[in-house]
Amino acid sequence: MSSHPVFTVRDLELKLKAARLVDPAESLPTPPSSNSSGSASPPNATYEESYFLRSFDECLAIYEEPSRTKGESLALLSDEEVILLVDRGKVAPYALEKLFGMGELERAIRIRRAVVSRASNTKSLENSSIPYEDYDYSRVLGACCENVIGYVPVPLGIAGPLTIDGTSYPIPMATAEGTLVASTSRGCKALNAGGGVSTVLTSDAMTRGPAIDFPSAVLAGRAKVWVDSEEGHDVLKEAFESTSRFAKLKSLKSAIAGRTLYVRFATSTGDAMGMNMISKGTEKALETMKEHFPSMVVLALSGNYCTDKKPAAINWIEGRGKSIVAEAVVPGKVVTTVLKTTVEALCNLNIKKNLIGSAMAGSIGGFNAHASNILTAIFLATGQDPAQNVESSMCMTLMEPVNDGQDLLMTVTMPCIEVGTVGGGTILGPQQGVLEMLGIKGAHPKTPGHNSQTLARIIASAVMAGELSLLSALAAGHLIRAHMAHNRSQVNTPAVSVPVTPGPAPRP
Ligand SMILES: CC(C)(COP(=O)([O-])OP(=O)([O-])OC[C@H]1O[C@@H](n2cnc3c(N)ncnc32)[C@H](O)[C@@H]1OP(=O)([O-])[O-])[C@@H](O)C(=O)NCCC(=O)NCCSC(=O)C[C@@](C)(O)CC(=O)[O-]
Ligand SMILES: NC(=O)C1=CN([C@@H]2O[C@H](COP(=O)(O)OP(=O)(O)OC[C@H]3O[C@@H](n4cnc5c(N)ncnc54)[C@H](OP(=O)(O)O)[C@@H]3O)[C@@H](O)[C@H]2O)C=CC1
Repeated sequence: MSSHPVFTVRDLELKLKAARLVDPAESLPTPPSSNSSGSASPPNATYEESYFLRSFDECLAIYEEPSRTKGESLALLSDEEVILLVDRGKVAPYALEKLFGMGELERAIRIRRAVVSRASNTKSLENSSIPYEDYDYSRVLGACCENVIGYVPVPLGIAGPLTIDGTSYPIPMATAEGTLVASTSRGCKALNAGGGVSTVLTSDAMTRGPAIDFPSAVLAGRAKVWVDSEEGHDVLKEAFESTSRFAKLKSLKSAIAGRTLYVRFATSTGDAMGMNMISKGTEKALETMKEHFPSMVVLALSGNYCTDKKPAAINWIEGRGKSIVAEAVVPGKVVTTVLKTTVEALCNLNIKKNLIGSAMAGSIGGFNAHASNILTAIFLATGQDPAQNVESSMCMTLMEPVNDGQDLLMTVTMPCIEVGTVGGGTILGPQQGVLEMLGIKGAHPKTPGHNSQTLARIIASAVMAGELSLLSALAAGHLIRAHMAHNRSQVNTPAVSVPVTPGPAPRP
């Protein structure tokens, strides 16, 4: 039996409410016969004892017992007792998974949800519509996200299939924008009617561009000459490639601003999108370069000369990741029957909107209608880094009449599709399932890079389908009609949520 003073039920209820361990509006529920964590409740425990929290000092002593691992100690504490340790700063809330160990990941997340709920006056996450159960967190830990409280499901639709380079692919799209899948499907139908899409891969090179300071512009200039020389290239290449089985240095591009040198390392990265890989290789190459230029100072591994996750002309001009051109001919009859417009109207609109309109707006790489819509939906479905949609969506859509104006020749040129089929979010189960559906899960068994290149080809082709359908809807004046049908919910708008306010002061 515990030696703690025994409270009355009412005392205990007040104590727990004061400590925000139960909802102030609720009464104590019926006590369980034993605690689910196996702690604190002997078989013949009274009502009060079942709910009795050990004191902070007792919990700490259990937690810090040196003969046990932290995971073993935490298993002896109830959820509320762990929360007590978190509240008192003895356990970092973001470290719960690591401390609990692989077998208890869901418990760690359940406890974090309670901590987050109580630290802010938000509606309790414990009864929230944000799901957290039945998810494989072992793939998330140390790879995909920190401080996890659950996951946010996004609807996954299928457009197509679309015939790409002679193979028929379903087009997976994770999106909350109604009409997108319908529109892309219509585009696929029209493209298939003309025999499908052909693609060309013109380049495959991820880039990283560090910023390197020198004491003077003269010394920076000397280093630039060395980097641009055969000798410098060979030294940097050897160092770079020592860090990976798959990363191969393809080119170096250097530029100077004052006494700062920028070097853009361009690398093939096998089936990985490659940003971790190329950053690791670049760091090693710079270490070696410093042996030749001791006065250089690496200001940052990324000097924005890469350019990652930001709009930049260098990406549009030089390419980044996979550079793809996709091409198709759509018969005029299909333009009329499936797309409800004409070849002439489409070509005219494409020039006035995608080319002249974007030029008037001062666009860089935005010579398209909605490439980012299709690309981002496929990125989310296949576990890509969604922030890279910025440059990956750069696209020029071109249309011209062929066969005496009867048919439509269409191309999309996308120089920066940054995708992988290994690494990053591609290791998550559902995203892997989508890659598997496409036949490109993981590393290609014979030709590293083949799977990720196929994904880039699929994306460019699907973008073409989306471009074709939206431009047709705009030309025919059907845009808003479609969105009223597919993109305006009939479900009542939810009530205004309670604003987040600072939570109560930590418990004494
Ligand atoms: C990783 C840190 C924070 C470590 O940084 P650190 O200083 O070693 O961490 P620490 O152990 O001293 O902890 C300091 C605080 O960090 C937080 N913290 C620490 N660990 C965790 C954790 N596991 N989960 C949640 N929070 C954590 C936490 O707030 C903690 O305070 P505490 O609560 O302990 O008093 C640091 O090295 C960092 O911020 N690195 C930068 C990484 C980053 O921002 N990556 C973004 C992706 S890169 C990219 O996508 C774009 C790029 C790079 O290409 C763009 C470009 O071109 O520039
Ligand atoms: N660090 C940064 O600055 C940035 C990081 N990111 C993040 O980087 C992550 C992706 O990094 P990335 O480098 O793509 O992936 P990973 O860091 O997961 O690296 C890929 C790993 O897979 C191995 N591998 C096995 N088979 C293959 C194959 N066929 N082709 C390629 N690699 C293979 C590589 O081997 P080996 O060890 O031999 O190379 C490497 O260990 C994402 O989470 C992204 O969000 C995004 C932007 C910037």
